[in-house]
Amino acid sequence: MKTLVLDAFSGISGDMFLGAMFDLGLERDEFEKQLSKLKVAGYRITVQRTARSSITGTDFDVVLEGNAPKDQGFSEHEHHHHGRNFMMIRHLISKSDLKETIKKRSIDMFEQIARAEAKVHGKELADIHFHEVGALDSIVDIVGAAIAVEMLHIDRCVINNLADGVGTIKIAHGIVPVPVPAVLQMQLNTAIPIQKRFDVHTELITPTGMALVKCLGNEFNSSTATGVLENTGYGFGKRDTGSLNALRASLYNSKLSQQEIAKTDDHVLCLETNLDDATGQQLAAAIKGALELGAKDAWAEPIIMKKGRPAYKLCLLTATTQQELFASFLFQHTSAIGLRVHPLQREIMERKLKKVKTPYGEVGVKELTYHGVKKFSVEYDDLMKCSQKTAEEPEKIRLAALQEIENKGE
Ligand SMILES: O=C([S-])c1cc(C(=O)S)c[n+]([C@@H]2O[C@H](COP(=O)(O)O)[C@@H](O)[C@H]2O)c1
Ligand code: NI
Repeated sequence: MKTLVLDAFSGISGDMFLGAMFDLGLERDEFEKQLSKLKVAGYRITVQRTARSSITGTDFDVVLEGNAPKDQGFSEHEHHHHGRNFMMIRHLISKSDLKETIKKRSIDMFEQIARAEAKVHGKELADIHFHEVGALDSIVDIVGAAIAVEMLHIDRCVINNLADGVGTIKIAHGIVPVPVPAVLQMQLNTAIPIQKRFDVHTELITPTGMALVKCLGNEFNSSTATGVLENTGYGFGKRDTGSLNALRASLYNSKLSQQEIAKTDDHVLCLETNLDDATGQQLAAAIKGALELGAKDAWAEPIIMKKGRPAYKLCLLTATTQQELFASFLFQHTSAIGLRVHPLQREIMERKLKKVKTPYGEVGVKELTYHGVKKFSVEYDDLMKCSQKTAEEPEKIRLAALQEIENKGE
């Protein structure tokens, strides 16, 4: 499972988010190919690696053809009815060839902004229009963000230190307070924490940035992201804030962490709950879901409960920092209304991963060591793949891999 952690100490905008995603390694050609599925013209994107305050990061921008001004955003005024309203944009996205998950996420974000603008300006949703140019910029930022989340395989997003400036700024409406009205409107009825940066007298969170926060953020000010930190990146903002104006993004992979283990004593939690009304299908789905979320192990044990009911005890092994994450998971995905938490100490073998070439193909091998004990375990899935390709018995391929390791004297 991949968790994106956003350090939003200098706020967030559409450009900052996409800059950070490109800095994390988002592949530009594929991104543009996906974006072209919308079939809208009149823009190009720029993606530039650059340095600010001696920190390298990425500047992302949408350049509109014909030098049209970009700062117009939504309009509530009648004379802007030549622009696109939310329904038109929803239609544009729905009829495209983009993946359903990208379409849904993009439309959710547009709806957040449109509803907030409608409320702020006291208008109906249908009367909130984008100027032609503002629409293009927002479409690229918002649909682009949804494409980036999909392309980077992000499953979960933690947002830390979300901050906005103070004071007032001048926008198309005139002088407005920071957070700008649409941002504050989107915060309404949520527990999303926004810190005030009293040292910054301008806007740090734009309406597009806040829509991203609402639609992507699963947790706030949380240290539950675990796993291998695969990459970090910085997306720069356009405003001069007097300090580093960047959104930092970090990508954690919890699957990888279970493969390589470099110590033999380990503290974990066991979360368990007794279920007398779960079907085999529901239990299997809960076990699969917990493993995908990054549980170290998950299983079910048959038990006899009170009133002589045959039932199952569902058990999850998790990192000690993940009690709340997996408790929420169990309450959401099973009928459990309570669970037990046991701190456990484990003895585990150190694991190192290797790739070994055999006459039947390459297989992954775990080298396992523990205080002078050493053994090897060949990845079963790799054995099956090689077996299918060569019609050789998996056991013969396993022995060939072990022989190869012995030949190399490892
Ligand atoms: O154009 C409109 S209606 C508009 C409304 C608001 C409100 O908060 S209401 C804010 N803005 C400003 O436009 C720029 C662009 O924002 P994006 O989210 O499109 O990047 C930004 O400065 C907003 O504060 C415009
Ligand atoms: Ni507005």
